[in-house]
Amino acid sequence: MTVYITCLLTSCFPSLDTRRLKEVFLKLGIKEMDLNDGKQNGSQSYYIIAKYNEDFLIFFSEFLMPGLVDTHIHACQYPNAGLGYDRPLLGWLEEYTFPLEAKYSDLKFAKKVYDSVVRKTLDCGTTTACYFSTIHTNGSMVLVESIIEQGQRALVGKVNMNTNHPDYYGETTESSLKETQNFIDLLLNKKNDLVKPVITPRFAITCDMKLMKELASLAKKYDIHIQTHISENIKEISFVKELFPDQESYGSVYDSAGLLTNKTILAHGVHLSDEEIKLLADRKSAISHCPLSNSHLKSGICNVRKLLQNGVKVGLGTDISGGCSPSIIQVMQGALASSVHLCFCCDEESKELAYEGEYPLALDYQEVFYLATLGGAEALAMEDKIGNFKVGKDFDALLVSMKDSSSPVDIHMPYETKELIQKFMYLGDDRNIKKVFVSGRLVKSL
Ligand SMILES: O=c1[nH]c(=O)c2nc[nH]c2[nH]1
Repeated sequence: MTVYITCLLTSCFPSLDTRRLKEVFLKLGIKEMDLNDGKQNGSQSYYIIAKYNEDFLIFFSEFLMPGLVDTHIHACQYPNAGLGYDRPLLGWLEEYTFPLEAKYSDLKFAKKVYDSVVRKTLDCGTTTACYFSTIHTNGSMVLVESIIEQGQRALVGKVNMNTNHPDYYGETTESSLKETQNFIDLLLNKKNDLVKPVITPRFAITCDMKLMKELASLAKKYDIHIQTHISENIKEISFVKELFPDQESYGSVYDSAGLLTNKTILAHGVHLSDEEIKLLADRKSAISHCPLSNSHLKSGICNVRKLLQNGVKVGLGTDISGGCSPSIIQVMQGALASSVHLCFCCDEESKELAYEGEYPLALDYQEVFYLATLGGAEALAMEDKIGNFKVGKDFDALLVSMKDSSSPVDIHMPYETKELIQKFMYLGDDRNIKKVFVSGRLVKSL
């Protein structure tokens, strides 16, 4: 596969001049290149267009890679990250999550949390995030402002919930629809290319069919994304069956409402049936795989291999605060580990194969790298803009470095490109991310 790379390299390496860059590229075997003096807005940056057969440019123990994509994160739950893992999903929502989310009518509190979650995710290399906020329109706009100020690419959803909610935190159908329309108008009026609204029915337990259908119509009217949760936990699935006895499955509840589109992201999908997997593939809807959350809330292990083999789009999600970490690097490590664990606890055939030393359900580091970048972009239907360095896409990129003593990865000898990537994926953390670019703008520099 040939990949084209376009980058503003001199802002990463100010000491390198064009001649020196050409030498470096030739040493790397990159022959076809076009170094033009891209003096954009008077700046001294150079555009490098090079042909290379991988998704990376490597400079000794540093490399540039596409930005990380977090396909599922509850920005408002960040204060609870690392807390409350003594209850499974439904109890956890009641005891820890809803009381926290109710606080976001306080805009000062909202600003404090939202500024910090956007800063933290950018520091961890998340150039694109698909956020849930809360039911509050003004609070959701505070999140939008933080994202715009700090320069992240994002989808932002005001949460909808009109049934089975606590008295202190919920909406009527009318207010839910009115406020969602209001939120869409406010956000679209910002005319910001990087931040867009996403329709956000929380899940089938807290939204009735009428609300879900109306929300699907709004998504259609504005041609915008939809996000929700599906089949995360066994008790959740039973409750959905009780609430919608005429529907064949959890998936068909959303399908009947018109919520399954090629711009729909469904978090978890841990316990999907074969029919539901086929339905999602047919609708081109995506699953956000959140392995850390699935462990902490004891939900189960998602069979990502099965989803991919059946043509379902998959990206990775931190799922703060079901997941404890705001870092997609840590989620990559979780995805690698949980796919291996699945080999030993899935069906009899997988177990037998695992005991023989074969692990077809295990994801390798290249597959997980894909899920965190281009896979995430596909899950968000943004693959024409982000996910790799193909010419014509926006320059969302990370400069990963293993040079300094602060790096959790020590480099003792020359490693091949693939080895450096593996080192970063298995051992790395946000200290390895020296620079973050979103659409060519430098948004983190260490
Ligand atoms: O992990 C989750 N986090 C949530 O906030 C939530 N709401 C419904 N289902 C959910 N799952």
